[in-house]
Amino acid sequence: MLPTPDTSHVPYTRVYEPAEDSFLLLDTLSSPSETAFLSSRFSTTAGGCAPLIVEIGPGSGVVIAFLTAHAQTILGTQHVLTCGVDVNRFACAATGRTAAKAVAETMANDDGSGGGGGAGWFLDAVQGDLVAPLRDGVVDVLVFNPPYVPTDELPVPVAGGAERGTTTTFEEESHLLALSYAGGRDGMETTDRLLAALPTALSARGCAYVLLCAQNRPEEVKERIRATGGGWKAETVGTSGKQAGWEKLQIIRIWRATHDA
Ligand SMILES: C[S@@+](CC[C@H](N)C(=O)[O-])C[C@H]1O[C@@H](n2cnc3c(N)ncnc32)[C@H](O)[C@@H]1O
Repeated sequence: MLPTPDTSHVPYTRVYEPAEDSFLLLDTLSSPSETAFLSSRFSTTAGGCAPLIVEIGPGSGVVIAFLTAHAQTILGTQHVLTCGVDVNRFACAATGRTAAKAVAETMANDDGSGGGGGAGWFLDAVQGDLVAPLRDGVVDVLVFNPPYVPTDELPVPVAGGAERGTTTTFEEESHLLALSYAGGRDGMETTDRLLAALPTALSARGCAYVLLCAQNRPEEVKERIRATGGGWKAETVGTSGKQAGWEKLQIIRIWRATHDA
């Protein structure tokens, strides 16, 4: 089992603490089926330039740090660039530190071949909304553990003002944490915006991993993606919390069939 990145420095009063959903992503992305899928698209033998991996909403950074530190094992190449985009500026700062620590740990375990132990290159985490800070068509692997809990209202990120400083009040911290879980109608308001942006954000060989909970109606979500045409596929590739025949959480992989071998 690959080591989980250390997040002991993360201020959990302001940033989402890794939980069952985060660990489901780590297990799924490092599973034999997904390492085989990713390596077939992105390993050095698969050709092409270094893949760009983007996590939307990295929170503590545990997932993107894991992907960066174990790039060789998961993607079949360490020539990988990674970054994150989060609405929460404290999450961006935490992610940078988590990634640096995880990469340093991998490099410390290098076998002396000078390959850095198989770690990729973490670029940065920037404050922003979904894929807005990115150029079109550049993302090779997109990962999103969204705010997925159904809620009456969707918290609105405050631009500037109170969300710019380094100190926070209790109300601001509650607001930052609400941004990490509150998903609005069916828990899908933010996820639906991301799904709509995927065809523009992903590269031709790009794929996305998105976490859904049972209340998000994952079967309908997958059908909707397949029905858009253009060769889009959507399959469940990881599950957890099996209760009475239905999965509480699942990871769906979304990709274009046109690039399948
Ligand atoms: C459920 S947490 C997941 C955190 C981390 N990826 C994990 O798995 O532990 C959701 C994250 O998405 C961020 N987020 C919410 N809405 C967003 C948006 N519109 N754009 C970017 N990030 C967003 C939150 O700030 C939070 O860090």
